[in-house]
Amino acid sequence: MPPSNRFVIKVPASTANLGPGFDSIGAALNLYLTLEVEENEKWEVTSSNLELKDLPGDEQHFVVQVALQTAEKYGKILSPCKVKMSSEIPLARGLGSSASAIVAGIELADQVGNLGLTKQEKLLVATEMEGHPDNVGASLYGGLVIGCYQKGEVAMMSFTNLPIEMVAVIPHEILLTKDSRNVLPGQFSMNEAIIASSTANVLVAALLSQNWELAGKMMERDRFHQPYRKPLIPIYDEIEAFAKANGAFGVALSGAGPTILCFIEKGKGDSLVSSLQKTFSNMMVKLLHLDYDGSKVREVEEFVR
Ligand SMILES: Nc1ncnc2c1ncn2[C@@H]1O[C@H](COP(=O)(O)OP(=O)(O)OP(=O)(O)O)[C@@H](O)[C@H]1O
Ligand SMILES: N[C@@H](CCO)C(=O)O
Repeated sequence: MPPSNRFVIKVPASTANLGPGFDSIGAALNLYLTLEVEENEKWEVTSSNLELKDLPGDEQHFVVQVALQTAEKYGKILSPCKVKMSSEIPLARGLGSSASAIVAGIELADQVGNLGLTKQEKLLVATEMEGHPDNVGASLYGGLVIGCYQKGEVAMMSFTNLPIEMVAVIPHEILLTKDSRNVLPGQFSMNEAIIASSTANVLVAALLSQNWELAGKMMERDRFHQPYRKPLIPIYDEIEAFAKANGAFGVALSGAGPTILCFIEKGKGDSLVSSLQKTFSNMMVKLLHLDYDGSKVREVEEFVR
């Protein structure tokens, strides 16, 4: 345990892919998973969130399992804690809930086990667990991230100060990532791979040079996953057309879906939220901003009663 034996871990949500940047591009969002942690005689996880309430309340909890595995990797055994968890990130909706849980578990292990991990080390552990760096990279570093996981290494860059807002259209139904990955092809021809990766390259160039119109066009032209996943989200095309007619420069499936993320220039999101909410009243519609801080750990004197 650190000098103060009570601390708070705060991890942002994320969106992944942004169209063609499959398993590579991510962005941190201002919805948070928060853990209040203190020493305890056994592992105990509680939550007042409806979605998190049914998860295990002991060391079988996913976040604790991640923490224990991380500590074990570095030859440490963690002393047990009481964890009070709250989350603004809806589960299994494409907003990186599992990645935020992985990052929270790694931060928990680092703090309780005094592992002294660097961000890059945390990124590698998180990527090995998640399989790709897009969501975990965004949750750890904040901002827009572009990463590549190859030969046991993660190469990633994070960018800040993008003057954009996002409007998330979140269906009530869950879609597990593993089910949404099952509909993807196992292989691409050389020609398809060239088209798909060149589309992603132009997306990156457009985002970084703030050419929003071109970025939106590339999002729509993704060949890696959206064409295969759209049948799972039949309302996708309707929402895309509506959002574009109401100011969005681009629309993409958020992560593995089913959330649809509409990208819009800074300051214009509020009016898109109200028009989307009026027309698609059976969905949750939320204005989101980029988080530029990534995961944070704060030591505190008093918070758990
Ligand atoms: N805070 C949490 N605590 C424990 N388990 C969690 C937590 N958040 C997510 N999970 C686990 O992750 C599962 C959802 O992961 P999944 O990868 O399917 O969706 P997602 O991460 O929300 O979406 P995406 O990966 O497309 O952004 C949940 O059903 C739950 O088992
Ligand atoms: N890149 C991942 C994000 C969800 O884990 C996917 O689209 O399946």
